[in-house]
Amino acid sequence: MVKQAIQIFGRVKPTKKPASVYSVDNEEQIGAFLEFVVPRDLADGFVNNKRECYKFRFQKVFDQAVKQEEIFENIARPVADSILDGYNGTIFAYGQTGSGKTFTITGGAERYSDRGIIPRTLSYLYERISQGSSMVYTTHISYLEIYNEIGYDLLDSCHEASRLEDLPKVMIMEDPDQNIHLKNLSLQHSANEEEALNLLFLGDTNRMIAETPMNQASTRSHCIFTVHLCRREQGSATLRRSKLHLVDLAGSDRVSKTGLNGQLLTEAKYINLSLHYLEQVIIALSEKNRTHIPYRNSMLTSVLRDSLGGNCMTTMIATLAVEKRNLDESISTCRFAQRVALIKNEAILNEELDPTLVIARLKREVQSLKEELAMVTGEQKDDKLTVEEIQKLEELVKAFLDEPNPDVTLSLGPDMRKIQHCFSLLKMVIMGKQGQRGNSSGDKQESPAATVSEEVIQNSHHSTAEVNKLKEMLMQRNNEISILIKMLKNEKKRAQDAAAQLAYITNSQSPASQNALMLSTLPARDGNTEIFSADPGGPAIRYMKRGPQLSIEKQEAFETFMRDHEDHLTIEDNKKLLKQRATEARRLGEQLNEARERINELKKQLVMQRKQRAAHGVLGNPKEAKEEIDPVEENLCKHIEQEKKFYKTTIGRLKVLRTEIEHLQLLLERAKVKLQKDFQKWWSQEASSVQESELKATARCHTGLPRGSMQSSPPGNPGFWALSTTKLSSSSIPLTGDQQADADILAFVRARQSLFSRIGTTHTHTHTQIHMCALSSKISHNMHPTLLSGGVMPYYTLLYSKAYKTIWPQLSCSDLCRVCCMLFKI
Ligand SMILES: Nc1ncnc2c1ncn2[C@@H]1O[C@H](COP(=O)(O)OP(=O)(O)OP(=O)(O)O)[C@@H](O)[C@H]1O
Repeated sequence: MVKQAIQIFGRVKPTKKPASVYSVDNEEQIGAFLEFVVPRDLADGFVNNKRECYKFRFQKVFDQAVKQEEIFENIARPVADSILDGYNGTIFAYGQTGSGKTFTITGGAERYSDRGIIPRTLSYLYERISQGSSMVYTTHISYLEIYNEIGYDLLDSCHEASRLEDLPKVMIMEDPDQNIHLKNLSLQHSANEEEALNLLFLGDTNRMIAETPMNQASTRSHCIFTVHLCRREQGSATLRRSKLHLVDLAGSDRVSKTGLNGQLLTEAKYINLSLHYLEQVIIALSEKNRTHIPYRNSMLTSVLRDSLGGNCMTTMIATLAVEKRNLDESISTCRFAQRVALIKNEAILNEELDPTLVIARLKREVQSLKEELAMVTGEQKDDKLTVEEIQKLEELVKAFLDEPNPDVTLSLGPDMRKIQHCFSLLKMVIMGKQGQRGNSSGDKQESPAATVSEEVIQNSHHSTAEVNKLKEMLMQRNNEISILIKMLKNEKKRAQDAAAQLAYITNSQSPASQNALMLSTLPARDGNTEIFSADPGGPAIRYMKRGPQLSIEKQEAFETFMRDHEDHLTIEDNKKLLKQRATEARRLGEQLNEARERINELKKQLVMQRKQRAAHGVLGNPKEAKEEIDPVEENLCKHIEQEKKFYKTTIGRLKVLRTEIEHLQLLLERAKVKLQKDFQKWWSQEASSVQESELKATARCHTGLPRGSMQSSPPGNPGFWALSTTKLSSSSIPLTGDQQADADILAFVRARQSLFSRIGTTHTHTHTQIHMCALSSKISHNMHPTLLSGGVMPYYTLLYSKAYKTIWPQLSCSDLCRVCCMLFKI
């Protein structure tokens, strides 16, 4: 049992401006001190006794510049080590909204180097698991989200979650021993790092998709990612089970500070309530002589029961934002951490017997008891002994007689047939001995064991010693050859695997998949339907592959939207990095192939050499041939070893590259989902605003407003008129000189022309004619409703406003709107 207080660490989030209100003093022996200096506010009055200095002690405080790698090494690696040994562990992040909890636990969504504790711990655990040769590990993953006191299973891939409520609800059950069980929370088996990461991304994607502007669940929910590990030593019946909870708590902001109302206030109350209950549990645990700990008050404390004061090694990370406006919250986070540090946990090794092995042992026992009973009651077996059983009995008798110790017994079990057979064997030995004595009374007296040995040998082998020797040698050579063939087969399989990996990586670089992978043609999420063409094969990706393609207009609009999105640069950077890594992987794959061929060639030579030596051995002096060291063979072995070493290092590097490539692909996938969500939001807003102005325009037309009111010329822009006339040619279009803007303008003009032709107008009409004709056809016959509902309008409006914003930056939004209305309310 390991008795240990909960470890507390502090992490300061980087600030834009240098912050002078705090200082960090990390000391090796006594821990670290974090000090806040809050100057007195003169507005609080002349007499002001408010404290100015607040000092808190942590195990270690990580200042702004500390990287994710260091956080993992200091906080998560020791916990991961104890998980592998069989202890439970928990790491939880606590702090106000935006202080870096998710960044610390899961990591940033943009760069590979920003990976947080979860992906790094998974990587470390699987690396260690693959190294432990005598241990067999099984890993399962679960991912739970608690929102407004209700638990949701984030790893559900069966339902399409467009709302959090679509995910399966998780219920808490308690058994008579007060153990907590989570009903409906799926435990997904993950055999390797790749599968575990896919599960993490599936959970995060479910979390993101279920989120709406009114339900920013990610900041207002608690998330618990759990790795369940089961370890068994080969051949042993004892199992060790351990759990690692990695917890991202909701923001700890006080309700009064948030100034919320309505639905958000309800949520804030729930968060405050569950964090309040967490605090109560912690206070109760830190007080001596408290018998009742109020775990059952909330779902969070029930789930984390073991982590708080129970059988677990627990670590807390207090995330701190040190801007002046956040100081109160940061100080209260530190106070919370100080109380947490008083809790003592008692972690024990969670050992149990493997039920399958126990059953097998009990079955054997039952069988032997049955046999014993049969002997006692006289119900004996009457079928004959098999050849194998007879052979085994002969060996037992021989060993019994050879043993010089007189106390040794012959253990045969309760089977009378076996006992009788052994007696007859012994009788034969004694009779044989007497006969020999009668034949040669002058001979030396032999031991009974020697007689049996002789008899056994004489009865079973009549061939000459030389034939035996040759047979033995032949068998030895056969064995050698079959071992070599096995080795060759293994190598071939490994090489095929490497080639398959390489082909996968190479394929993901093919133009088609690159397009899909690198988001170059990816309009996808359209209400409930999506299309994705990248196929890394993980559940997160499979989950998203469904639904038909979007309209061309919407696709084009998506591309334009994507170009200006805030994440565009990051996506481009990741694409570039992915390309570099894929090129490197390809190069390594080629090197691997070459190395494999060299190894195969060397092995062929080695086999030949050995065959030759074996043949020499048979013909010449076999003993000499065996003992003498062949320099050619030695040299070949040395070369093979060198090549194998190179092969192993290259494979190692390729494995690391593969992990990085998969992570980058998943980051791009996630960016893609986010882009689609943002685009969908913008698209619906745009469509409804266009519809609204359309209705207004129709109303104006019906009430007989003069057309001139819609055709007022934009301030001082003759170019506008060139565009709004129907005789359009690229020479009559004012271009900006900027390649992108000009392409947009021309695309817009082409689209507009096609729009005209779709509503049955020719380019020779005057503007008013087109206007009247289209307007009347749309209003009176309702001929082209798709122009509005199909989303053509928002796309053109977007192109138009983007293009003309470039030319006339001074043009206000309302001017642009009027221009758009005029052009499209035709
Ligand atoms: N140590 C850090 N280094 C760089 N960026 C950081 C760091 N910590 C946080 N950030 C950035 O700050 C922003 C907010 O962080 P994050 O989402 O992790 O906060 P949070 O505490 O989880 O908030 P919430 O309670 O809303 O979930 C993110 O954009 C994140 O990338």
